Amino acid sequence: MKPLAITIGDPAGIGPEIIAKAFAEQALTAGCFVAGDVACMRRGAAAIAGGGPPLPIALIASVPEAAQVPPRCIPVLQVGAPLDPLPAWGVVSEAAGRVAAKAVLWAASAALRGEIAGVVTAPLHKEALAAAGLPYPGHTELLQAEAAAHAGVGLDRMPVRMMLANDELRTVLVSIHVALRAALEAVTFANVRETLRITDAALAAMLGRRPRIAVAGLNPHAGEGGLFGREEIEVIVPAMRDAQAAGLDVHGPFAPDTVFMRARRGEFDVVVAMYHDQGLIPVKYLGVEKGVNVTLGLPLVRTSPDHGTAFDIAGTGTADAASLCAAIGMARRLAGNS
Ligand SMILES: NC(=O)c1ccc[n+]([C@@H]2O[C@H](COP(=O)([O-])OP(=O)(O)OC[C@H]3O[C@@H](n4cnc5c(N)ncnc54)[C@H](O)[C@@H]3O)[C@@H](O)[C@H]2O)c1
Ligand SMILES: N[C@H](C(=O)O)[C@H](O)COP(=O)(O)O
Repeated sequence: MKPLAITIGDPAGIGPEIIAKAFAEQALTAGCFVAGDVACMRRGAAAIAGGGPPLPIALIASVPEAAQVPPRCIPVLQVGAPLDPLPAWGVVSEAAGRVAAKAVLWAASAALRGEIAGVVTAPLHKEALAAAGLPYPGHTELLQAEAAAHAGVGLDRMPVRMMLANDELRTVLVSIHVALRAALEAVTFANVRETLRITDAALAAMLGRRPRIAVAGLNPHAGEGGLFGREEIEVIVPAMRDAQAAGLDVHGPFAPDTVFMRARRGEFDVVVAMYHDQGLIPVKYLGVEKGVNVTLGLPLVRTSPDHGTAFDIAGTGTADAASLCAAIGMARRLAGNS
């Protein structure tokens, strides 16, 4: 079994401490290692130790060494030069953004070369990522670009989508990190159709059967027959018809304010949402400790917690590691390593 890499995320955020908490669960993290910065991980482990002895950190020089590290010891691969001084907790900085970015770039490359089973990304801060000069709004776009470059194709040939999922609800987004005005423009026949295709393929692989896909409308009450907008009639329904003609089990478009409730009670396996907050609010509202972010369409396994860097509590040792633990479990299942 190949190891899973957990990228450190923004070292000024809760990433290092939730990773350390996850490593306290030996069965879950067996075969995992951290890609990032040793001193930042030591500080994260100390933050959760409550004054007692922190989990020890083992510096590894290569991926296979992760397997030789004893249980309850955190294997860390130093990516790039050691960070010194360490960034202040809870502050956006270019240095912290660089550490986070380097870890993800390293892990993406290792996964694309087939050296690791997949990548679990601890949260990074998007302003810090930008300050470090990375031209991507988040992990999803960065990983898409790396995968496209590895395959020698343009971004249009490497379409990816964000899924957030917990035990009760799954949602996949038509557009991700764009301004709301741009998100409205992104509701096109091609984008909706491609989202349905990616959702169907990914969920069929996960469930072992064709998923029942519900589609959320864009407008209040899914346009109410054209009274409150015509995107459903002119764009969304034609894309759905095209997908249905290809055999996909697609339903809707439904009123966005009730479709998630219907999916949660079991009517559908997944809801395709027209933009970021339409889809993510229902999942996060059920609890950020439950959700997992999965990038669909990539030629590598990538999962992440559904919360961010939580700068307001970073370094306090109080952050809940459950979403990261769920992301590790999901990555194992997706990689076939469970
Ligand atoms: N996977 C990722 O890399 C990822 C995911 C979401 C947000 N982000 C980024 O994180 C940064 C901060 O985002 P935000 O402030 O909007 O959201 P956030 O999720 O960081 O924080 C929102 C609230 O939830 C709390 N919270 C979050 N995770 C928690 C945990 N594990 N345990 C206890 N409480 C927790 C925080 O303390 C805060 O009060 C932004 O730059 C955002 O883009 C990254
Ligand atoms: N949109 C995600 C969320 O709100 O949870 C988050 O920004 C993470 O995005 P990436 O996985 O692209 O970093």
